Amino acid sequence: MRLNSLSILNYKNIREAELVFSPNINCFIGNNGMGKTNILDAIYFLSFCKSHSNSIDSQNILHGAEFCLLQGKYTLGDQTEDIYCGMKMRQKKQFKRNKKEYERLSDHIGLLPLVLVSPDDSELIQGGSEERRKFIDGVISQYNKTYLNNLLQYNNALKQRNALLKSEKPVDDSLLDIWEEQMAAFGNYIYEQRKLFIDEFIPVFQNYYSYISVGNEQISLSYHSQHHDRDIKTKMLATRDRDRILGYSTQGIHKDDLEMLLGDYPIKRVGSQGQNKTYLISLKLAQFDFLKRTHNLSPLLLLDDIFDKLDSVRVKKIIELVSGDTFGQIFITDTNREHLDLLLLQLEQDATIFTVENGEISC
Ligand SMILES: Nc1ncnc2c1ncn2[C@@H]1O[C@H](COP(=O)(O)OP(=O)(O)OP(=O)(O)O)[C@@H](O)[C@H]1O
Repeated sequence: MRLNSLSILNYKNIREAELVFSPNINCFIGNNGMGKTNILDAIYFLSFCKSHSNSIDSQNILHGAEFCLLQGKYTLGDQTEDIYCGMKMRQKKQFKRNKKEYERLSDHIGLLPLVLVSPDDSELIQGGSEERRKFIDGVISQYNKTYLNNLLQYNNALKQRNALLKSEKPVDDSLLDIWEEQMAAFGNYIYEQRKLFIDEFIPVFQNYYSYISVGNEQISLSYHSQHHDRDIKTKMLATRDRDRILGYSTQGIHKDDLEMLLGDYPIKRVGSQGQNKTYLISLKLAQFDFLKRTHNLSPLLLLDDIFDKLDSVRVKKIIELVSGDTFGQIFITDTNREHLDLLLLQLEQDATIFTVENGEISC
């Protein structure tokens, strides 16, 4: 898969850009706050129908402008795909594939697989369990549409059950039964898919970590779910009275978590900054491998400021990895040329270098 060109109008601090990309490596160099991440975010937007860093669409329009446009021209196998996104202040965003507007944005998710490695990823380790569920859901949803639909239906059932639990009027048990049935049915599917995914994901993730860290550290992942021991319907029934007092649902796949370990301890507590960073990069590269296998094509790989906090051995290992032929088209940002020059030295293919200054991009 390849992004051949990208047009940007009024997206964040980028007023106007017409970018033509190398099918191999594309580097964006510039000082802090110049707009490098914003370019990656525009590419991310075209895959996921939303910004990675700001979920409020209107805030992604250039300050003072009334609208923004993004347009990407892709090659997918032997097909070309023209993806358009338009956003106007106070209006619903419009997404089109080959000039035809999507009825539901969820129909677009998964068409253009993409993996972003970003400094914000640290929330995956440091943040609450929701971040880790989002990671798992994000990967599975990119290759399994049924999963995404089940997740949406599960979340709707959960919302309805929570509304009943919070209700000040007496609630008939039969109403709770209805939503619990749905939570159990959709939740079971989600649980099974998460389990399958994590079992396959762990060895790939461990391989990357051990390659980058030169094999000195033991790491692992462990899936925690209330579904492991008893069926969830029985659990929800057993905790109904407590849930009524609390006003929310304490059982279900919305409580799942992925424990991240370094040795026998949570990496969150014991990992150094470099170890955390290596862990995150390995998670994302494993995600890349997974998507590549399930889609039978190479997702776009976006690497935002990945070398910060890593020692020279790890930097060298990552450069070896990305300059090989495991990954397809890569977009990489950095504030200086030092790492990128090292990367370019190793590369056998051609690369395009863009300089970014106050939202202006030159090649
Ligand atoms: N809607 C918007 N309109 C105008 N400018 C915006 C908007 N949203 C964000 N910005 C600006 O974009 C800039 C940040 O750009 P970006 O995050 O791409 O920087 P960067 O080059 O990646 O920097 P760093 O090296 O520090 O990561 C900030 O100056 C921010 O104020």
